[in-house]
Amino acid sequence: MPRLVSPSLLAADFLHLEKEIEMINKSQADWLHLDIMDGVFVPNISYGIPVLESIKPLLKKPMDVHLMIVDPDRYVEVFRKAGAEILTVHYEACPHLHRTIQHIKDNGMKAGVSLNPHTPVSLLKNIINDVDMVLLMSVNPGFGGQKFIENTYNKVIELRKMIEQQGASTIIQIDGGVDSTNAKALYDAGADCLVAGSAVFRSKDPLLAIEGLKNA
Ligand SMILES: O=C(CO)[C@@H](O)[C@H](O)COP(=O)(O)O
Ligand SMILES: [Co+2]
Repeated sequence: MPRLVSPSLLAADFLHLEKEIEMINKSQADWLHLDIMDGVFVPNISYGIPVLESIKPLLKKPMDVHLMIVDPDRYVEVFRKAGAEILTVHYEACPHLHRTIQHIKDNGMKAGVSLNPHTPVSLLKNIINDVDMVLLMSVNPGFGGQKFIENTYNKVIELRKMIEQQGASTIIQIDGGVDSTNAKALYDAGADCLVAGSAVFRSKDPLLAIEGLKNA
């Protein structure tokens, strides 16, 4: 199983974004996680298209874009043009999830589906083979720096079982409150990719923090 790390830019120093991107390029990070929040689906507004467009020419790693917005279908082409390689939408925001996933794939991106902490993994059983990645939220979406929800381990184990039973190749990503204290247990439970904001960008040595998560 791959062990991927996707640092979340939400916790970065926005006054010195160029330096932060150079750090990511030098690091063992596999992707860069970009949190797009609309103030409607989640009670916070983050950053948007101009930030992604500014980063894209500098960044040497794939853009892993996490859409926390209502009606994400309207923005699939926009995020492809802004440089997204992986585009994740929320289950709770997509009444026609199968269509949305096809829409993302038709635009040449990997399609991810995210579940809020209260949304059961079992709801994905009829669509798991179509999904490139499932993002399990391990905090309530909207903010960085929150406490990891322990029930996430049960969800990882259940999802891993579903993926194996159906012979799918879906990647499991965990997002929220991930740090050096829970990274190994998450990989052991069956996670493939860890997102970490505060644990990377607020650390004294972000390069070492990324290395630590990668080799947990
Ligand atoms: O999607 C989100 C929050 O909604 C995340 O990607 C956070 O940005 C992770 O931040 P930390 O919990 O790692 O500080
Ligand atoms: Co995120």
